[in-house]
Amino acid sequence: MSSYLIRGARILGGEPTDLLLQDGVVAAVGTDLDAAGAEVVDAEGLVALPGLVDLHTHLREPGREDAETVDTGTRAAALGGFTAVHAMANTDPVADTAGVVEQVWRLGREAGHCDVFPVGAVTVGLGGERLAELGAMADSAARVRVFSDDGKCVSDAVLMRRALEYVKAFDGVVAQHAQEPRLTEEAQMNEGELSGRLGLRGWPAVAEEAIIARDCLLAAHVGSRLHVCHVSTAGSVEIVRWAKSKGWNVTAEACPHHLLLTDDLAATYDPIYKVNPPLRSATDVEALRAGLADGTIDVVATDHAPHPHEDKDCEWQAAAFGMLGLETALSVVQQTMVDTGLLDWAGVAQRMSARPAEIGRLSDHGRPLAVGEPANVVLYDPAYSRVVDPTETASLSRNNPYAGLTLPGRVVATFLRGRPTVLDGKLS
Ligand SMILES: NC(=O)N[C@@H](CC(=O)O)C(=O)O
Ligand SMILES: [Zn+2]
Ligand SMILES: [Zn+2]
Repeated sequence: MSSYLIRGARILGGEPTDLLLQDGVVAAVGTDLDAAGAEVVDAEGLVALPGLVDLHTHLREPGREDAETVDTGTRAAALGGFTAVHAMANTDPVADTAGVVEQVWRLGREAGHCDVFPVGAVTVGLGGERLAELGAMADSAARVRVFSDDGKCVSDAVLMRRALEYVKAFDGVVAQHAQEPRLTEEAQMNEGELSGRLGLRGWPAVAEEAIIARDCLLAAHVGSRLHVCHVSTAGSVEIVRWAKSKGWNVTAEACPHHLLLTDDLAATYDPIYKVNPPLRSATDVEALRAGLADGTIDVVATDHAPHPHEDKDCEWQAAAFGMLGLETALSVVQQTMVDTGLLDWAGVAQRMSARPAEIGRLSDHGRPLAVGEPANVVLYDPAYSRVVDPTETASLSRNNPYAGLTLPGRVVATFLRGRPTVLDGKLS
């Protein structure tokens, strides 16, 4: 196995430093390291971060291999600087058994671009009626620790309570898609003055906030871990802040699109902007950024949700919810959080690598770039600037909401256990 000497990288945005990656680990960190047969990677001006970890990715396999496969989705992940992704359970068949999660986990290993950690469904078939075999998924080769019916809300309070109680046995976490179903029947976009004007059924903030508040109370009541998926409103940030102030074991994520885009884009009636939860107001965006900066929101998760063109190139009401996110996440975070002065690169590493790895209970990811640690590294050029071209992607889908926008930064290289999955901005 070849070794790599990364020359002059700014670890977490600090002073230029060399990193020697050998035998899957960081073998040395310092200045003027001896290359001694290693391949040299010139990283002048590049920021080095620990490999990114996504808590929320849709890989679509099994069942919707026309939208994405484990192979193509993890290629996109590597290009985005990720070394680990959690694959959501809303596949067909649903990942609600040890057999399916092991299949997804094995496909990830075979593809080799990025580690894949399957999320297990909370209920059988995402049906919201019976608990799935959580223990068997936890004990399987896939070692599932994150459970979610994402795409659907576990709206039954008794089932949610039981799931929270059950996962305690193996230190698992329930990741909730917080959407009160009765308040969001046929909902199409953020509820507000604009939804009325556009004639699109509104998705009110309270439908998200009411479930988050209930689940925080349930998690506290049974002493378990709750993770809140794709927080999208200012009120949700307030509720999570309150739960944390009580010392409850609640974590939360925000998605890049909710940090940048607003609901007025729905006025185009272009379904590229249709997502669940919906794009919200500028006030919500500001509250999410502030919550991410002060740690109320623990992590950025992509909610990468590929859809083939026939599910997106149709009228708004008929279109699928969801947007791509893996290849643009770091750039959107740079634009919204770093270039605005809200976070430094150490803060980004915390929210896109260390914290998500902790929440997923991954031991070999999200580690600092220090001697002896696994050599999972991303090299990123923050000075780069590009116009987003939706055809330039490893994903099988093209539902990129940033198409045509200028975004900063570029992933130059990604290393997974010392092996480059991306070099010179290309898959290797
Ligand atoms: N976010 C979305 O709009 N869609 C997701 C489901 C989900 O994350 O709820 C999908 O699977 O397409
Ligand atoms: Zn969801
Ligand atoms: Zn999702």
